Amino acid sequence: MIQVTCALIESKQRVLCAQRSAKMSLPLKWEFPGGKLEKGETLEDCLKREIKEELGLNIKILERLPSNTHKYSDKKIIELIPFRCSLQTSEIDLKEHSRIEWAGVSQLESFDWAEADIPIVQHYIQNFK
Ligand SMILES: Nc1nc2c([nH]c(=O)n2[C@@H]2O[C@H](COP(=O)(O)OP(=O)(O)OP(=O)(O)O)[C@@H](O)[C@H]2O)c(=O)[nH]1
Repeated sequence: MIQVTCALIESKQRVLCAQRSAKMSLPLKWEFPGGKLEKGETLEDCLKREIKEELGLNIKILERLPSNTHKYSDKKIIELIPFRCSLQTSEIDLKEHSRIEWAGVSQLESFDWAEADIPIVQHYIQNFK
């Protein structure tokens, strides 16, 4: 099982959503930015590193949310571990994703999410209205 951290970065009642590029796996699906845990790393260090690498942002981690384990059809099993976060810097530099959107809670369901993200989106909508 692959552990993957992801960030629900909040600012002004909106959440940052990122679209995977056409060249990535799960092309053009929407996700929360983050990535795979490396050996010897804490989940928090992993998330901060990935957000810096992918978006050029520094974040503050606020709270861990329930994780979701998902098996993709290629048999890859991931444990997606979400954290609510806030911004420490605000200048975004997209290094991997094709685009980002700052979505209000009511907009979140309209994105074409990566399958593993759907329960996380549902939980967020139910708890942070
Ligand atoms: N960062 C992130 N990854 C997600 C999310 N949902 C989801 O299924 N994933 C999957 O979790 C893995 C994260 O890997 P990564 O971001 O570090 O690296 P990657 O895209 O190169 O992975 P890959 O080698 O599987 O293509 C990918 O397989 C990705 O498809 C999400 O919300 N955020």
